[in-house]
Amino acid sequence: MQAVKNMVSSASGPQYLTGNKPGLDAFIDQFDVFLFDCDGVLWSGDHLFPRIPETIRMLREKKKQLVFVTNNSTKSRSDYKKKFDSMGIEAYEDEVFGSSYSAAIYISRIMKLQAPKNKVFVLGESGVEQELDSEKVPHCGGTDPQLRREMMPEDFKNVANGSLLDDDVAVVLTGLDYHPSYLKYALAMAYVRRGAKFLATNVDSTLPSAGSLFPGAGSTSAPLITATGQEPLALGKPSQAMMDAIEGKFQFDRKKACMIGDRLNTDIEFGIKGGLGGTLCVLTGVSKKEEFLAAGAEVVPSAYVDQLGDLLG
Ligand SMILES: O=C(O)[C@H](O)[C@H](O)COP(=O)(O)O
Ligand SMILES: [Mg+2]
Repeated sequence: MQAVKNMVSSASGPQYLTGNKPGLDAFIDQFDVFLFDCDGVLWSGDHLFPRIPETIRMLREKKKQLVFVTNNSTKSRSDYKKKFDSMGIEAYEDEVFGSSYSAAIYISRIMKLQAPKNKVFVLGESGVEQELDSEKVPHCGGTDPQLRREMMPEDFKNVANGSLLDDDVAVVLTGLDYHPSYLKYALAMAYVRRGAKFLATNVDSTLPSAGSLFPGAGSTSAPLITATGQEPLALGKPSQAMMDAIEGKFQFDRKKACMIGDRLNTDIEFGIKGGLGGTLCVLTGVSKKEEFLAAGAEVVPSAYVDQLGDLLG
């Protein structure tokens, strides 16, 4: 990761807003648009944090534009709509912009691969496959049950002689994968060595869930990075390709927009690099306040709260 010195949102240091109603109202009133991270902000896995539906409703009543910007590629936009509904959060499929969608539109609208050499080998879950389908990008690997098995002696031969490989594969795309296997890594490595473009939905090292931390997308793609000696092009936060795509889709003034997140090196860096008017760090996920309150901290948000529900005052 490129080290950038002192990416600070505000000269006077981050404002602590929990319990400060006038400060909260003044902060919220500065912005017309809120970009919301999901894991570690709205929920931790299936655990919904306190007063989230009420907070979202409050912002909607203030006529704020809301966009849900998650790096979690295991779910598609329609999967997220179902999760929002199951948690009583008023949110719409069209407001979701995930890293799997970001990757799918990068491949279909930027790379513009020509058939037949336009297939993607996926190391990830169905969210990636669904978003590739939404952009009519052919794919293989991913949730294919045939790849969730032991590596057999003949597999080494068949990967090496190419009989197990698909000649139409032009891209290898990694995301958070709950079903990694040696066979999948072997196939992905063979494709990258044949010249396939190595992309990642995101490279977050950890996943906040059930109030704890688990291996993230970066951890499940790490074996391929080590094996190939290549770093993937990551299309999730803090990638500015994703910010440009979001601005293009939702049409907003960046100076009137605020990024809310729990992770400094994805969410807050994304907002600051994107030139947004503000960033808010929520302390219910990955990053701890000591990280950005420390002298010389690299990434510092404009403000922070203990939990998102504190925006209600
Ligand atoms: O490993 C991952 O993919 C990330 O931890 C997870 O996706 C984070 O999701 P977000 O906080 O961006 O919603
Ligand atoms: Mg998060």
